[in-house]
Amino acid sequence: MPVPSLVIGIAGGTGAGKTTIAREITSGVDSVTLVPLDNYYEDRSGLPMAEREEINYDHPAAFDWELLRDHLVALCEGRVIEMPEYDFSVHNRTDETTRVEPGEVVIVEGILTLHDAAVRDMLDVKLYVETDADVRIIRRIRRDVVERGRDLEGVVSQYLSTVKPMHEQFVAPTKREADLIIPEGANDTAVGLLRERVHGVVSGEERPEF
Ligand SMILES: Nc1ncnc2c1ncn2[C@@H]1O[C@H](COP(=O)(O)OP(=O)(O)O)[C@@H](O)[C@H]1O
Ligand SMILES: Nc1ccn([C@@H]2O[C@H](COP(=O)(O)O)[C@@H](O)[C@H]2O)c(=O)n1
Repeated sequence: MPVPSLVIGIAGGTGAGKTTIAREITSGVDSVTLVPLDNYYEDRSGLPMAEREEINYDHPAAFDWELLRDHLVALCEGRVIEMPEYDFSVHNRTDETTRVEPGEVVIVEGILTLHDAAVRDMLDVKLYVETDADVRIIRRIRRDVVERGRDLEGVVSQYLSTVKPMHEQFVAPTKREADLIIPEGANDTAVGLLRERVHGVVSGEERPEF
């Protein structure tokens, strides 16, 4: 099993375009391992649905950092992991895990990717995607209603009560941990430069430090 040549972290607010950037900057790379932070929400099987609905999912305490750290160490050492799966419609992990092998490039992406110091230390490059809040909430409403089984009222009330304040308190401050801040999400110039760089490292022509 190969040891990854490059480990990238992508942080930024909900709907900023993190997943899109992860996909675009690695397009054409043979083996990419995506580690979505969303899969590392704590296991809430012990709680009834009504209590799971009340959890603040934008606070760092909502995540299983220990498992994420262990899995990143394993991938960086060239070992396989059993990644949890997350079901947003029930606010919980599923009973399934996915066997994930380390790729040439590993990408960790999620709102709080740059929050944890031990996780940051495992990243060769740290990106923060900066997109205006109005654009992000519009994207979020669309996505949560269409893909995550939510209704408009619920999305708006969650946004105002937890998503926005937690963004300001915990997500936005991690910008200062980033090596690069990408404005307006997947803009062509940033994606083009990053993509070139990723291909350079994977081909062995460039070092992993950006
Ligand atoms: N640069 C962009 N221009 C237009 N739409 C975008 C752009 N980046 C992302 N999107 C769309 O916005 C939504 C959220 O993007 P996504 O990458 O999933 O965000 P995140 O992972 O940060 O939550 C998706 O529907 C995606 O297609
Ligand atoms: N049960 C859950 C778990 C998480 N969320 C929201 O997901 C957002 C993070 O995912 P992105 O793809 O948007 O980065 C986060 O803002 C949580 O509020 C949720 O709604 N329900």
